Amino acid sequence: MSAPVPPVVVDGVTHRYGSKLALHEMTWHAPEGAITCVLGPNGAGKTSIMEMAEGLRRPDSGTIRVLGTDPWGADAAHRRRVGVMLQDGGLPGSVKPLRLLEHVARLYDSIDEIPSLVGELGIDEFRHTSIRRLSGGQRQRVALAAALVGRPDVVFLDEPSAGLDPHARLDVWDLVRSTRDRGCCVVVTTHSFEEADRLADRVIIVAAGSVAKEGTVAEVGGTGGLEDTYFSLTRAAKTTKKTKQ
Ligand SMILES: Nc1ncnc2c1ncn2[C@@H]1O[C@H](COP(=O)(O)OP(=O)(O)OP(=O)(O)O)[C@@H](O)[C@H]1O
Repeated sequence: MSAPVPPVVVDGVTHRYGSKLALHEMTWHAPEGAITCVLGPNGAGKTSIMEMAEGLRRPDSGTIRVLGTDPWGADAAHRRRVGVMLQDGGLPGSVKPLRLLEHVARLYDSIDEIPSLVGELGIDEFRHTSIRRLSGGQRQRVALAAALVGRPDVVFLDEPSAGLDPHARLDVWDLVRSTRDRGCCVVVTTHSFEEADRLADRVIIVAAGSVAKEGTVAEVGGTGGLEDTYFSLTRAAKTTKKTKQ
């Protein structure tokens, strides 16, 4: 029997912004029921590839398949199966968190999920404060809840715990794990080794628009650990890039 096709497959993706080569034949995949953490320095291409997998941007060449579909121009039925948490949240400032989440939940016919999401992420205490008056970390939690409404099959989370206090980070990690445990394919970008270490079933280190190394935390970290591997791979990529320029 052949292995199942992973829900997210990125194959040979190249992309330029003008003369800037942002992604160079990037290839990776993210399996079902697993957390895949994408690590890489600023400008490595993480947001670009996530936006392409979310259908917000089209690669110059190469293919991306999410749940077997090209996300660019995918229909509403596909989009309902994919949850997205953007880096800046993209939330409407004048709306109150509970109102927003109930609105999103009605689109998915899943209003029953809201009490547990609100409880697990500690949104209860600020549910009636307008989003523009929330702290960055509180907004982050609302954005995560919005991404998880509707129990998507795939979720893309861009730095989900950045700026959160230690308690909130644990809550977010618990929720991300329970999302994985119900079979969801979770893709997380992060700059935190601790986050990757604690969450990841698979790690992908990207550097200068390509995959430098991928595998389990143990495979990628080897004997020196994740942090050492990251620094040696990303330093090497920076040196190569400087030499090319
Ligand atoms: N809209 C754009 N126009 C021009 N260049 C862009 C654009 N978006 C990204 N880039 C460039 O493409 C490269 C990859 O950027 P990208 O945002 O994907 O990196 P990243 O790994 O997400 O970085 P960060 O960790 O800072 O979020 C960078 O050199 C960036 O300057």
